[in-house]
Amino acid sequence: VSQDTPVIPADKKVLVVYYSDTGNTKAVADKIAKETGADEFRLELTKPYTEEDLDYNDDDSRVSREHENPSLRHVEYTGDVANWKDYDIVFIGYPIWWQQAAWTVEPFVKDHDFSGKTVVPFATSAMADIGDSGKNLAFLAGGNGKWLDGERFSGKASAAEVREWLQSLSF
Ligand SMILES: Cc1cc2nc3c(=O)[nH]c(=O)nc-3n(C[C@H](O)[C@H](O)[C@H](O)COP(=O)(O)O)c2cc1C
Repeated sequence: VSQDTPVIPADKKVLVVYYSDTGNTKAVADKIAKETGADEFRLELTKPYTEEDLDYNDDDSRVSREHENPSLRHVEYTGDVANWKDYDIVFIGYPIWWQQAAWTVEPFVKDHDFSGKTVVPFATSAMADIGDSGKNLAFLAGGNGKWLDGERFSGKASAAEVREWLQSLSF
């Protein structure tokens, strides 16, 4: 497919929402936004995870304890998407944590009405596939919205790889 083939119908308004600690998901989100002309919203937390917090090799780190005990998760994001209702297509991106979407995206998914929108999950991981992470978020969204099968990328995914994926989607 030619590089000039538009990946999104011209009349659709596109948003990329993502969460990223170490920049991998951000790198893919930026490529999606560039290819599609989307607006971006980065989920930032009131209590961000430090490098130490994210040490999953340490059973006592914040992320390990919260993984073990979901009641310890107190995730609050700052700000919000302006004009949410205007978007037709929403990409939602996250790192894979323990084979699932980082739980840091869950409050955003619960808080927003995806009715009438096409939703496209994407993830980055060290090696895990996207698995059922997108389906689980669709469930959290109360089944609202048309959730496409998602895609997993490495943090080093090229623009060409991202473009090829985008061109394979039907909105
Ligand atoms: C708490 C935690 C759990 C993770 N669990 C997995 C996993 O189960 N499988 C995997 O392939 N990668 C796992 N990773 C690696 C991340 O998915 C990967 O580094 C991701 O690209 C990070 O995205 P970010 O740079 O946008 O934060 C984990 C990373 C963290 C911090």
